[in-house]
Amino acid sequence: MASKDWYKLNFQIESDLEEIIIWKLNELGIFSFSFEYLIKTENKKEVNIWLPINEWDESSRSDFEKIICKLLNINDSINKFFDWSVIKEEDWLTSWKKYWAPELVGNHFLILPCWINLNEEFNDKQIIKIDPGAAFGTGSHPSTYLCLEKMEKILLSDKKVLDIGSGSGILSIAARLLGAKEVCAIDNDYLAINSTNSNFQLNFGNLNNLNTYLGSFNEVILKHQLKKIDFVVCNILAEVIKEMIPNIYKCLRNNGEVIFSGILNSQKDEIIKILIQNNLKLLDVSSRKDWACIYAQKAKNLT
Ligand SMILES: C[S@@+](CC[C@H](N)C(=O)[O-])C[C@H]1O[C@@H](n2cnc3c(N)ncnc32)[C@H](O)[C@@H]1O
Repeated sequence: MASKDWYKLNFQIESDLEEIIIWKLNELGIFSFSFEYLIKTENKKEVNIWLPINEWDESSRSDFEKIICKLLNINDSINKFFDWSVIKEEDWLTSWKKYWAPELVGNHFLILPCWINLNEEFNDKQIIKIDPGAAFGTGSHPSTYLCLEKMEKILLSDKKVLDIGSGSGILSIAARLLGAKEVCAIDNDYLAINSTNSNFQLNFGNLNNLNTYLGSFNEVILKHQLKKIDFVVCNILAEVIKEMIPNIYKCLRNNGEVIFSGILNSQKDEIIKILIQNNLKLLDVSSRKDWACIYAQKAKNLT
């Protein structure tokens, strides 16, 4: 049987480089990581990244080190910079879990790691319980935060919602908490689809009103003829979003709305241009740290 043990990679960065590291990890499909302030040197942070041993042989680890060095502009002393250790499967969750804490998002949501009990002071919040597992979506990333912050201001009750790139299922859960009558969640990673289903079950005790689809959005939409969607949320990287816009337009009903996130501030103008070319009207743009979230609408009477 394949080993389920983990490598833990540790290195230090200047605090303002956190965003660029998150962006790169996100791009590489790596979601188990944490950042810790170093008390002694306040402008530095410690990065921890957990990688499954059976997927990371020596050459891929060396390639990964090179990518990080290039990103951080490090030329020498590579051996001193990276600290690799091995974490046994049974210690992995505890080693990772200690970095997770409940997190307030927007005015209404509290993201609660599933092993923590709810404190009474948060009884008035909409609780999203998450078991982070192996999928992206714990609420701490600015792109997810921006989606949740925007969603709580939109009327979702009785709406049909499509969550493209559902990851942990965090946005699908939020949609149902906000009253959506049907949630369709698509992800091209089977671990993410498992995670969407299990986190949905964790929150509601059932999978009612949720339909999950494993596959790439552009293929799923053709195969399953998903149409007349009231609201789409799509938190994926800009390069992937660009290819999805024409099909997102097709599956929205007239006046249907869409949130795009996972876009760096520097990429937003290009995305807005493509939206307009595809008859989607810009409603507003919000931003957090280096990330932008675009809210748009399929204009009335367009086919
Ligand atoms: C940034 S994560 C977002 C997770 C979660 N929705 C959130 O907001 O935190 C992006 C997700 O999109 C999925 N993904 C990437 N490309 C995709 C595609 N072409 N079709 C469907 N899912 C895709 C990835 O597997 C990943 O789970």
